[in-house]
Amino acid sequence: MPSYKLTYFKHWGRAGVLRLLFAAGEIEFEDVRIEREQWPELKPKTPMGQIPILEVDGTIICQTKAIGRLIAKEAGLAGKTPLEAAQVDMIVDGLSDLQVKIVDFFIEKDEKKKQEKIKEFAEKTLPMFLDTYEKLASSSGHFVGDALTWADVDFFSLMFFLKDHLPNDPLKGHVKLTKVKDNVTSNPGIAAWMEKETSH
Ligand SMILES: N[C@@H](CCC(=O)N[C@@H](CS)C(=O)NCC(=O)O)C(=O)O
Repeated sequence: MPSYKLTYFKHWGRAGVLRLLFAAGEIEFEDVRIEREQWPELKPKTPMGQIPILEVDGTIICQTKAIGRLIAKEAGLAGKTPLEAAQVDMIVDGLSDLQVKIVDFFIEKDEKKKQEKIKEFAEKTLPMFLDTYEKLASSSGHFVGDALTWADVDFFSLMFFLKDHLPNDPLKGHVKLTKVKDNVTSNPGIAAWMEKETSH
């Protein structure tokens, strides 16, 4: 197994899913969480001037989805066939579309505009998205096949991140999506990781 060093800020953000994927695969990694003040010095040393980055035996890669796909393959969570892998990518890429909208309200500096954007997101954008994803999930609570994949983990990670920024639990009333969440959080590696992450 290669040696892995993941670098990101201290919060959940984009790296939350990557840490979960390592945990699900019970793959050892160095979990480097930097302070904001350390970023200007690190930025020029990264491939695209952004984090997360993953160092794999000395080679640095960036882009969250590329990193996620690599860990998912190592963890056996990338889909069992090329078609399943494409179905996983479909879910994961759809989540990227939602992330763009989250970033839009997240980085808004004007407080009034920020609240308006959050309201629009919580009342319109997210419910429409969740209705679509509810249809895509199976009744066993998986997006692809009948086993856990990183599509499920990526979905859970984004919902976990969102719950701190929205007035209500986003998954309320979505039976299949709640099952996806339960399947993710009952994975032994993830359960142990979440316990550690949320205990402080
Ligand atoms: N498409 C990239 C976006 C990465 C990104 O925007 N990272 C932010 C942190 S969440 C960053 O590096 N910001 C600092 C900067 O751009 O200087 C990915 O998915 O990894």
